Parts: sequence; C-alpha cells; structure tokens
Amino acid sequence: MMLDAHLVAAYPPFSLDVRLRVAAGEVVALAGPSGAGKTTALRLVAGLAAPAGGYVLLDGAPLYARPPGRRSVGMVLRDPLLFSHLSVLDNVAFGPRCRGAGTGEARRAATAWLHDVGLGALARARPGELSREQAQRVALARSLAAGPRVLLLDEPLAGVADPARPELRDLLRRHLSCFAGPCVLVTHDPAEAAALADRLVVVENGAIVQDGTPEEVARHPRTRYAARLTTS
Ligand SMILES: Nc1ncnc2c1ncn2[C@@H]1O[C@H](COP(=O)(O)OP(=O)(O)OP(=O)(O)O)[C@@H](O)[C@H]1O
Repeated sequence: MMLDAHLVAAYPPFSLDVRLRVAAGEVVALAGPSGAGKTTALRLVAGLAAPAGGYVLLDGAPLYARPPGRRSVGMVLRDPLLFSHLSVLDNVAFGPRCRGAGTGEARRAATAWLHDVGLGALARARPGELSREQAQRVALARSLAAGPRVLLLDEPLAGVADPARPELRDLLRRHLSCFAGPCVLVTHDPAEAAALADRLVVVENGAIVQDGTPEEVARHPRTRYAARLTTS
C-alpha cells in the first residue's frame, strides 16, 4: 500500500506545493514551524481541504474517488473529538460498526483495542470523565479499530499535560510501528518527530526543504529549523 500525493493549496498569499510518498508500514513526520502548511497538507491527504491541483493516490487509485465513508483513512487530531453521549467502549466500537459489524462483534473488537491502549478499565466511562491523555488513547483506539488503510495524525500530543506525554508518546510509537499502511504525522515538536517517525519531511513556507531519516537530518540540517529538529 503506497500513498503517493501531490498536495497543492492556494490561500493567498500562502500557497502549498508538496510531493509526498509514503510506503506501507512507513511513518513520515511532516515537521515545520507554525504556519508552514503541515496541517493543510494533512487535510489535503484526508480530503478535508479543497485542493488547488495535484492528486492523492493510494496504490495508484485516487483516494477521493471513493465516497468519504469508504476511504478507510484513520485520523487522530489535536482534539480527540469523542462522542460525548457514548461510553468509551461505544466510541471505539463506532469504527467497526461503520464497517458493518454487528453490535456484539463491534464491542468485542473495541474491548480488545481498549486493552491494547491500556484503558480496559474505563470501557464504561464517558468521555467527560477522561483526562486529555486518556481521551487521545481512545481516539487512537477508535481510529485503529476501524481498520484504516492510511493513518493520519495531527499533533496528537497537543494539549496533553507534560507528565503524561512520555507514556502517550511510547504508546503512539508502539502502535504506529505496528501499523501496516502508510502513516503521516504532523508535529512541530522536534522530540516527537524524531521519536515517532522513520522519515522527516521538513516543510517551510508551503514547500519541502528537507526529506530524510532523523539521523540524516541531524547530520546535515539544511535550514535553521531543521537544525533545531534534532538538537533539542
Ligand atoms: N481554509 C483556509 N483559508 C485560508 N487560509 C488558510 C486556510 N487553511 C490554512 N490557511 C493558511 O495556510 C497557512 C498554513 O497553515 P497550516 O495550519 O497548514 O500551517 P501549520 O504548519 O499546520 O501550522 P500550525 O502548526 O500553526 O497549525 C497559514 O497561513 C493559514 O493561515
């Protein structure tokens, strides 16, 4: 499963033009300063922003040609966006339900995913009772439970209190490294990018300024921002 995208956006005076190829099982971090266009790029991959050109292909087939419910794109955003009226279990079961699973089967799958993200004991809780870090774990479980072909994450550690961050980062690393499809992560946090990604794509002013493994970028950073990525 290969993601091959040419991401083009025009929000004058800002414009974005980024070529992105992500292989199956590869985790790519779009890193860059605030306003560089990272979120716009991710939203274009997801079909959430209107492109001004370009394409998004998954194994050579246009992703947007599928109806939104059948694109199999999993997302974890800054805001966990859980359904507040549903239990934690039913939030996670929502993914398998959308794919046609019956209630029992969806809940069994959701229970297994909740255990995987360390929240088995909170299955009956409501989202309002969770910390931000726990809510992000639920959001991750909900995305993965839907069996996505592509996984997209936008600043998944944003808003998580400092003491809880390392554990959530480890959890993300474990799950992202097991994910079979292409995975794209947006972050402005250098430590997060280096810890989670196989490859860094550094974006500044709407264009790629560097593309390489964290080690390659550390050895030969091409911009001041890229240098910061691996020295902090
Ligand atoms: N829908 C939109 N309409 C107009 N301008 C937009 C729109 N979406 C994004 N932009 C502009 O595109 C530029 C890039 O924004 P984007 O959010 O993609 O950057 P970013 O790298 O993700 O930064 P941050 O980390 O601060 O979110 C900004 O100048 C923003 O104002």
